[in-house]
Amino acid sequence: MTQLKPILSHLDPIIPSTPGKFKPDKFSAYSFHRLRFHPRLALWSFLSVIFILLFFCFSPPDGAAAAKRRSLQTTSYTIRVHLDSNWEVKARNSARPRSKTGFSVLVTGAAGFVGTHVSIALKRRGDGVVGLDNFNNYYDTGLKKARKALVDRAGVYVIEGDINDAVLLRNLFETVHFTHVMHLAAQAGVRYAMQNPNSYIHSNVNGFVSLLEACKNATLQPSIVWASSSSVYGLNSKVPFSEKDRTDQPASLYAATKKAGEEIAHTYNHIYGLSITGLRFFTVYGPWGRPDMAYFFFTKDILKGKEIKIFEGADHATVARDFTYVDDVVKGCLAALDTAKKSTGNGGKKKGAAQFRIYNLGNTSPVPVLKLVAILEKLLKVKAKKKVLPMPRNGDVLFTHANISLARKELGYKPTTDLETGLKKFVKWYIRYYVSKKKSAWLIGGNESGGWMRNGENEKRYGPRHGVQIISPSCETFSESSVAELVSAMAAGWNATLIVETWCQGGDIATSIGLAVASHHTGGRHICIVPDEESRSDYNNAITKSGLLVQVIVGGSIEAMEGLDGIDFLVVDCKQDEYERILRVAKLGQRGAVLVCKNASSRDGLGFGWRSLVDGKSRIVRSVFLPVGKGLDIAHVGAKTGHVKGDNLGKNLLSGNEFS
Ligand SMILES: O=C(O)[C@H]1O[C@H](OP(=O)(O)OP(=O)(O)OC[C@H]2O[C@@H](n3ccc(=O)[nH]c3=O)[C@H](O)[C@@H]2O)[C@H](O)[C@@H](O)[C@H]1O
Repeated sequence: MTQLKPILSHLDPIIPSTPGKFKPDKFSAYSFHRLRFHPRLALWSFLSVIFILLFFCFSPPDGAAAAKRRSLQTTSYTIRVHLDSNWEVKARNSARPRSKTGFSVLVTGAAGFVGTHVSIALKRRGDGVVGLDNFNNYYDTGLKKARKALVDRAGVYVIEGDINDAVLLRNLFETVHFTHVMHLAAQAGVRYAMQNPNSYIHSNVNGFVSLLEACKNATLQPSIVWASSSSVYGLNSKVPFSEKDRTDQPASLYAATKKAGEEIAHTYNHIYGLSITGLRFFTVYGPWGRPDMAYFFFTKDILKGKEIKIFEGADHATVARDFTYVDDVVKGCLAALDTAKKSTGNGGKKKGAAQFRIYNLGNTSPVPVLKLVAILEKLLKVKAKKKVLPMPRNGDVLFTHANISLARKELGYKPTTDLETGLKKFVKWYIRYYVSKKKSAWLIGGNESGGWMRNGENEKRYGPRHGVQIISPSCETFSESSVAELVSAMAAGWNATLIVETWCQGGDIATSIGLAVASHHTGGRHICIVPDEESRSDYNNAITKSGLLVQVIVGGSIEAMEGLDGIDFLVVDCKQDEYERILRVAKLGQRGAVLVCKNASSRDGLGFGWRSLVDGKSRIVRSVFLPVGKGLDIAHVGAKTGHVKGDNLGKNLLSGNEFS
């Protein structure tokens, strides 16, 4: 295990760079100003300070308290940055190129969408790379960590740190001599700027300046390539957009901060001799993309059967984007690094004029958003529920279209991926990452002869005999499904956020553990409703060994459910005549969730009927698997051969690390 060493560094007092869902701090300049003019507030503040000082004076001087104190003392003006204890060695190793002519590149935003792809591409061709990323929660940090795992595997060391952290940057530049900086860390997204304007200033302006300061102060200044944006063209109506066109009419704060970045870059180039290249990216898309972008959340919502909003201009004008595939953009980034001249300055002193460039990196073929949706429908084989709306005044522009002649001439940039080809690759990745991976990564099941789990192509079996056969390797059909197996598979496919099981009148512990594991792996919650205290302790004993967090509620299934919210997935063990009531209480219909029911008679060894609420037809099945997007509302499921003794399967499931 790597040892973590906390480094306290002096940062902007308010927020980390690209703070994502950051809400403005109460202790802003404005409130501070107010504080000074309110004698009562000032008195309270003074008393609080005295109280805190007294508290520390009389606290026992143990290590934990001391650590706490350190962080308390620094909360307003510093943040903690965790670095591995031997981070310098790791950074130096990671930055070392394979050959003498290779580069040493610092990639900021290395766990971001483009940053991941660029870091891997650089490392693969033999350059040395160190990544920097603050892993903020603007969108799912799980996706950022998964990207980091990819980057790690490519041999790139990624530091968890912030571009606003001047001390960290200084240490980093003193530790490694970077020949180049690929600056991709930014607060992205056009529409989010209306919700959180400060985060754009903080990352795209302050953070950029902080990075340029570190570059300028370096003894051997690196050459800088950084991501500007097509959005700088703003309300420009001359098409295609050329680098010579005006960029003084930004339509969003995001665009304004990117434009500010271009001006700031010019200043650093002019005063300090930094070699700087700005790349105007045009709506970059592809595998490992950003969930806040339309193509990404359209895919998610189409698969979920959720309505998507498609914007149009005045008089039904088409909204279009010059969507650019990530691999093409990566080639442009690498070409910009390859053609960048050296900075001329040294330790903050300019020694001569340095290179300053700006290029469009687009695809040169704008595609209407409606066409994008049509391609997604075709690839996903699902019809989208579309709602066409007038474009809200939220920073969006009607169209973008890149003229790439300059990049073609000077960088040899030549995009080769059309939207359909690129989206095909994206959808393939999306299904693998969000749907199939989970579906096949862990499926658990069992019958009276034992239990099993399946992880990709590997299958582990437990128990003296193995009565379960898997018919399809894609796990779409099973011979003798237990409810645990079935629900686990379903939960994985549905990416459920909450799983509720009612376990009335002595349900099966194996089933419950199956559900708990399923919810754990889907990032969901598992709640077990048990009839009495004895059942609660039986259940707790079995489940605590797994280290899973499970909430156990004692009570009747219907009553217990009244207090629950956000149910994606429900398993009930109840009588048939209770279904409707339970459905009503759980309000499942509104969420398009699935209700799986079993009851005592499902253990009688016969096939069991289930009725689809969609087509109203009854069918007899022994086992079912309900894939994503089939719109099934009720599955009434029974297992042919009964259940494993909870203890056996439970022990097996809990014994190893298979589920980690
Ligand atoms: O080139 C850039 O510099 C920027 O590209 C990207 O911005 P955009 O081109 O606006 O992409 P994106 O949000 O995917 O919307 C795509 C289209 O869908 C339309 N759109 C959007 C949402 C919706 O609900 N409905 C809809 O029709 C919408 O009207 C638009 O026409 C990056 O996010 C940004 O960080 C920056 O890099």
